[in-house]
Amino acid sequence: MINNVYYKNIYFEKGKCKYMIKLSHIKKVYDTPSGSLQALKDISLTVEDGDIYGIIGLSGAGKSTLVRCINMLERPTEGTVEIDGQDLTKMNEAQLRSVRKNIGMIFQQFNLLSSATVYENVAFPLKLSGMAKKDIEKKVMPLLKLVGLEQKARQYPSQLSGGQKQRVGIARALASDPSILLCDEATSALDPQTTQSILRLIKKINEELGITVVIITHEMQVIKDICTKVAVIDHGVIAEKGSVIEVFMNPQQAITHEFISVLLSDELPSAFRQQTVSAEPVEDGYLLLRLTFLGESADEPVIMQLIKNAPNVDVSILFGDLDQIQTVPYGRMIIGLKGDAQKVKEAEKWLGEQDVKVGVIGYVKRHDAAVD
Ligand SMILES: Nc1ncnc2c1ncn2[C@@H]1O[C@H](COP(=O)(O)OP(=O)(O)OP(=O)(O)O)[C@@H](O)[C@H]1O
Repeated sequence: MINNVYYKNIYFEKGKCKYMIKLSHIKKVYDTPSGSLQALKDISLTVEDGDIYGIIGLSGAGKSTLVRCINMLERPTEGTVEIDGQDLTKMNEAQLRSVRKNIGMIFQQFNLLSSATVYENVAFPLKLSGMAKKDIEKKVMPLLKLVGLEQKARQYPSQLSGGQKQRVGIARALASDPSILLCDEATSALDPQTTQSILRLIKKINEELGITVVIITHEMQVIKDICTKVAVIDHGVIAEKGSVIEVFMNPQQAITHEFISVLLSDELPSAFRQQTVSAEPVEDGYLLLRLTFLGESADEPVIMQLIKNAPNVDVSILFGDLDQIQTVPYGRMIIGLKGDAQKVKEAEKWLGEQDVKVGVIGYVKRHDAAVD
């Protein structure tokens, strides 16, 4: 396999460290003409070996500053950055240059040399490090093969599509055998289909080469598609972090809800929209519940069982959708329960005992004049 020959890890022996990247109490203050600006305020997070760690936030939240602190392109004002147990904040520039070989980075705008061919772009960091020409060739061609560009070696960036340019960026980032790949909005300039193909490539690199990946993005779709863990950053602080599945199933903060809701088109039928929602039963109204199923429970016939268990309650499915978080099935549904208030309560209780997450929207009266 290609990584046995060309991806020998020079800095890190697996199994020796419990973590790959550990940021502790990072603060970053920029001096600006209008005064000092605190871009990061006490950020702590740990990225473990093999993670694909997503950092999501709105524009200006501090994502780029944070990712640039990981490889010390930005020096934090306070706090420590440990990679494989080494504290980068204590290093001088020469030491940092050496450690940075262990950290590849790709960018939104690809940052390729326009006057160099694809081959020369990937060879560039190797040339700089003084590698012999024949060794460079041995390294560059397998990398181009890995990213699917071996036929484009002699072309220039201007002759490539956006996705192909990012593939060159990835091959170049991998040239120094990194253990870590930092991706700063790497798919933001790409269309959705190309984004998918680049994300698949990043996942392959993570899985086959064992490279730990940190992805900075403002798109929850990217997090959902490939990340194992996520941190939501807001105004320079981490609002929420955890496994992607946990955060999707149980978002705690309003900003996380907002990011997730962009992906979820779980709108109520028009008959229920703009109706007053009450916490207490309303006469002739429905109790609306939001159900979330994960993993195997997504396949289970919970609704059929509910109908059997609560024969006197009308069950209406108002919205349903089956998706995946990476390979885990993830189902969402909005249902309306109508009937005797006590029976409806019992049906809700029964659902709460099943392998499904139940969120109560409230009691709503159907607006019969509406057309669905
Ligand atoms: N070199 C700098 N000098 C001064 N202020 C900066 C500098 N870099 C970033 N900032 C400020 O720090 C804050 C965080 O910026 P940063 O680029 O890290 O955010 P971001 O989440 O990556 O945003 P975007 O998605 O728009 O790139 C912003 O208010 C920005 O204006």
